[in-house]
Amino acid sequence: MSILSIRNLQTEFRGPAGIARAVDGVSFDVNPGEIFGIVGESGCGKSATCRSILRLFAGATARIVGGEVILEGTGDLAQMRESDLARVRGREVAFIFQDPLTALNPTMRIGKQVAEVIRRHRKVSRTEAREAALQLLRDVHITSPERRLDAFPHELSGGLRQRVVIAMALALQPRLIIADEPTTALDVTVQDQILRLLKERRDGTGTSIIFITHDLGVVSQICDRMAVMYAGRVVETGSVRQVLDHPSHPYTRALLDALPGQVSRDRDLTPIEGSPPSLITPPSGCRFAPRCRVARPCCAQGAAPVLKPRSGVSADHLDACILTEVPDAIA
Ligand SMILES: Nc1ncnc2c1ncn2[C@@H]1O[C@H](COP(=O)(O)OP(=O)(O)OP(=O)(O)O)[C@@H](O)[C@H]1O
Repeated sequence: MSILSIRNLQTEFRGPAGIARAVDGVSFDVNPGEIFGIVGESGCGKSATCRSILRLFAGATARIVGGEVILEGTGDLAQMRESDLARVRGREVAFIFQDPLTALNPTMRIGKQVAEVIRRHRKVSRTEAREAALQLLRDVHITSPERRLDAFPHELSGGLRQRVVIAMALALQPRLIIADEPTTALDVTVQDQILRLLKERRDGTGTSIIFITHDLGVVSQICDRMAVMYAGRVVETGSVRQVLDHPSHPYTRALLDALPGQVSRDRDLTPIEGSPPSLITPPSGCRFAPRCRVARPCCAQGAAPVLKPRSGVSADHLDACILTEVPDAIA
């Protein structure tokens, strides 16, 4: 049974130019102990999807307008009252943001910030919370943790700050961690260390992780299953090996072809022409059709295609390409 089941989720942002349906009918499941990757170009709705899970929207411009976010044993988070959802945040589902500075209070010492997360949800003394904070800093392999407890965020490197944010996310032993591009702002060596830390945590405790990234190399390194998003919709999903070794949607293929080296060594590097469509007035039919090298006239007609298993291939490898049923349409 999956720990999180998202069904037909729809989220809108209201702005001066109109209403953008940033998440438009997204469905996927996250299984216990799995790292689930969400990939896609900038603006395709990865963050909006994950922020919708906990309704972490800045300002009142965003709202969920349809669908379900079922957290196993807890219920539909999309329908939950704000006061109940506040108890789920951190305790059952924790969020790690791309920039650790946005998650940390610049004026408060690290030890106090980590301890406060614990004290907000558990009845423990200040001394117990500080001890627990110290242990959490050790768990995320921060060297000289006693000294770091009294440091301010600006006194730490970007990598150490992200470790502190991860320590805060782990503080209440959540069942699910959502990590929104947690390594993008870090250099490659530190990025690797943070990925190993998250994986180690999953291996040790069985915590499920949703990992948002635009980097297919990172997905290949850390994730078990994945979803590829384009213009507010999931266009392909399956195990990482199924999707990366046998991509079926032309958008996934295009992402792989645009990737230098590591994931698709046997392909020539080809950038994806054009840019993603407006989510205020998305094109009809397949939203990728205007940029797709194999599109046919039928692709740009009717409703957006839904996810379906590729015939003859594994039942849990799904894509939303109209042409996968047309023989030899996708070479
Ligand atoms: N605060 C906002 N106000 C208005 N529209 C927004 C806002 N945040 C997101 N959107 C809309 O939602 C779309 C998806 O944004 P989202 O941040 O989810 O994309 P993303 O795939 O996570 O991109 P990135 O990799 O750049 O973070 C945007 O293209 C934009 O139309």
